[in-house]
Amino acid sequence: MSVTVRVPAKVNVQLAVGAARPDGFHDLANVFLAVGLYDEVTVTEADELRVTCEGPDAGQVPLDRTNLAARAALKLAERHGRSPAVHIHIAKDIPVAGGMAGGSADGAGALVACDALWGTGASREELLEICAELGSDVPFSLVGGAALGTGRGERLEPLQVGGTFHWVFALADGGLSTPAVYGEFDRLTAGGDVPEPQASPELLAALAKGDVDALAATVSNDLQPAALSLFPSLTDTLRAGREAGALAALVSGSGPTTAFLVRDADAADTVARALRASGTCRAVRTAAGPAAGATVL
Ligand SMILES: C[C@](O)(CO)[C@H](O)COP(=O)(O)OP(=O)(O)OC[C@H]1O[C@@H](n2ccc(N)nc2=O)[C@H](O)[C@@H]1O
Ligand SMILES: Nc1ncnc2c1ncn2[C@@H]1O[C@H](COP(=O)(O)OP(=O)(O)OP(=O)(O)O)[C@@H](O)[C@H]1O
Repeated sequence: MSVTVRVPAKVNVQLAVGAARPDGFHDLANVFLAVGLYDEVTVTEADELRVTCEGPDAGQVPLDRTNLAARAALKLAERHGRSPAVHIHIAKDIPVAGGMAGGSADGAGALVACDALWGTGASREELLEICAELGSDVPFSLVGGAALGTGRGERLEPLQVGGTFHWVFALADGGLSTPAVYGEFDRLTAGGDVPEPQASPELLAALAKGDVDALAATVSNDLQPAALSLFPSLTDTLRAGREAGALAALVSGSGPTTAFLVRDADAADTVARALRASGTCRAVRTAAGPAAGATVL
C-alpha cells in the first residue's frame, strides 16, 4: 500500500524580522501565502527507511536521514512506538534551497503520508507540533492557504484571502543557505535598532480583499538586503521583472528565488517570457495562490 501527499511551495508576502534571540532564531511577523507549485511525497511500506527523489533539482536533495521527510517519518514513528521502515519517494518540483520552503513541504508531506499509511491517527495538533520541531516553515506547509506566522514563524494564525494572486518566480543559479542569510541580516543591522516585527494592517487588508494593487504596494521582505548582499546579481533579475511590468518584485523568503506579483495569468505569461529572455535567471515558473496545504491524493 502507498499514500501520496501533495504539498505546496510558499512565498512570503511580508517577512518582518526582529533582532536575534538568545537561541539564535529571530522573531518574525511572517505572512505566508501558499502557491501552486508542488512536491508530491509518496510513502510505501518497506524493509528499512529509505528516501529517493526525482525532478530537475533531485541531485541536490540529501537522501539520508537528514532529509526533512525522513526526519518527519522518524519523529512520528518514535512518538508512536513503531518502526519507521518506509520508502519515501519525493517528486520534487519546488526549487531546492530557493526560499520557497521545498524541504519543509517534504517534511510536512511525509508526516501526513506516514500518518495515513500507518493509521497513526495523530491529531492535527500533534502533527503541527512535530512540524514545528522539524523547522520554522514546516507548520505552514501543512496548513497552506495564507497565514501569519509569529514566534520563529511556527505559530500560525490563518488569514482570509479574498481572491487569487498570480506570481512569476525566477529561479537563480545556485542556492542561498537560510542561516547564512539570517547571519547577514544580523551583520547588516548590527549596532542599529531592530524594531519588533509587526504584520502590516494594510497588507492584511489587501489580502482579505483580494486587491492586487494594494498588495503590490505593501509587500516587503526584511531579508532582502541580506540576500542581495550575498547574491548581488539578484538586483538585475528584480529590475528585469519590474521592467517587464510586474506590479511588485521581491526576494522570496531567504532567496535566491525572486518573486513577481502580476495582475492576472496573461500578465504572468508576459513577465515570464521577458524574464526568460533577460538572461538574469536559470529558469522561470508561474503559479497562483492561495493553494491548499498538504493534501492526501
Ligand atoms: C526564511 C524563511 O523561509 C521565511 O519563511 C524562514 O524563516 C526559514 O525557515 P526554515 O527554513 O524552516 O528555518 P529553520 O530550519 O527553522 O531554521 C534554519 C536556520 O534559520 C535561521 N532562522 C530561522 C527562522 C527564524 N525565525 N529565525 C532564524 O534565525 C536560524 O539560523 C536557523 O538555524
Ligand atoms: N526534502 C528536502 N528537499 C530539499 N532539501 C532538503 C530536504 N531535506 C533537507 N534538505 C536540505 O535543506 C536545504 C534547504 O533546502 P530547501 O529546499 O528546503 O530550502 P529553502 O526552500 O530555501 O527553505 P526555506 O524557504 O524553508 O528557508 C537543502 O540544501 C538540503 O541540504
